[in-house]
Amino acid sequence: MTIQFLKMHGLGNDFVVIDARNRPVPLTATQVVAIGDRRRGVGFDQLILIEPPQDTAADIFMRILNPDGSEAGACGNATRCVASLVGRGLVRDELVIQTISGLLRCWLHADGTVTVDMGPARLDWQQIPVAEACDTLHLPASAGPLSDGVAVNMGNPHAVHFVPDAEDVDLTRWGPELERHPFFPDRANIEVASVTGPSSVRMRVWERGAGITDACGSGACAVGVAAIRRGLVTGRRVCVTLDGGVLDIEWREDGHVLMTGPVATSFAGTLGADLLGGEAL
Ligand SMILES: N[C@@H](CCC[C@H](N)C(=O)O)C(=O)O
Repeated sequence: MTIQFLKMHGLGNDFVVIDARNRPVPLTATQVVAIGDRRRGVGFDQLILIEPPQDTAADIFMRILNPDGSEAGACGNATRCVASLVGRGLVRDELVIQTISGLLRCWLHADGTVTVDMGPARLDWQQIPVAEACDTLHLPASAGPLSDGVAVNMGNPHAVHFVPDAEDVDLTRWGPELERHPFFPDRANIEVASVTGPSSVRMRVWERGAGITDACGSGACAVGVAAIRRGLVTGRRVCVTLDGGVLDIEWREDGHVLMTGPVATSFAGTLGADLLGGEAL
């Protein structure tokens, strides 16, 4: 059996998107890892399964899988891509996407960009989660030059580290060590960020289960929230520059985080039996 997919990306954060609304696609972790192989498979930062929603308030359910086969609770860039894809078939310009972390409201704009309400930033230590009670504005866990992080859960765990120059940090060296630090029982996405203006921040990311990526939407939300919590920017709106481009982040007074940015479709393809290990789906 073969599986049709679309390759999409948000700021170079790339996704294999499979529409499983009419036919279940029960991929094993081994198959996910094989599809994610950038030489022998397709390659992706996340594999996205669009499934029927369990919640009647939602238009679709979105499952998020990392290239190491693990499942994630949030993916901001993929949420924009999926909203734009599913939204093409609707007359309205607003839709609701269900994830394992909750319902996300999305708005499609005339210029092709999409805004997602990523839900409330969760800031208590149990919500991140971290291993022991602490002030999530000053984390005790460190690795090399990365210390004094700010933890934010955006449906997935993030640890943001403000540094003088985000370009200078060897993320390949320190990212994996902090991702798997015992202080983060569910592992964590690791961000480095430097303030570049009164309401702008440059960030780079080591994604849990994926490694360095060009962009991370939930990471940009976490960086925006962390910068506001630390008083490093003015107001509640932050322009976040990632390797792949710019996201507009707003942390509303009610705690919800809005993220706006572009989406793109690269190509359509078919996953064949060789790649899927000959397993029937
Ligand atoms: N690329 C994403 C985040 C994907 C999930 C992350 N790797 C995790 O395991 O939490 C985004 O745009 O938010």
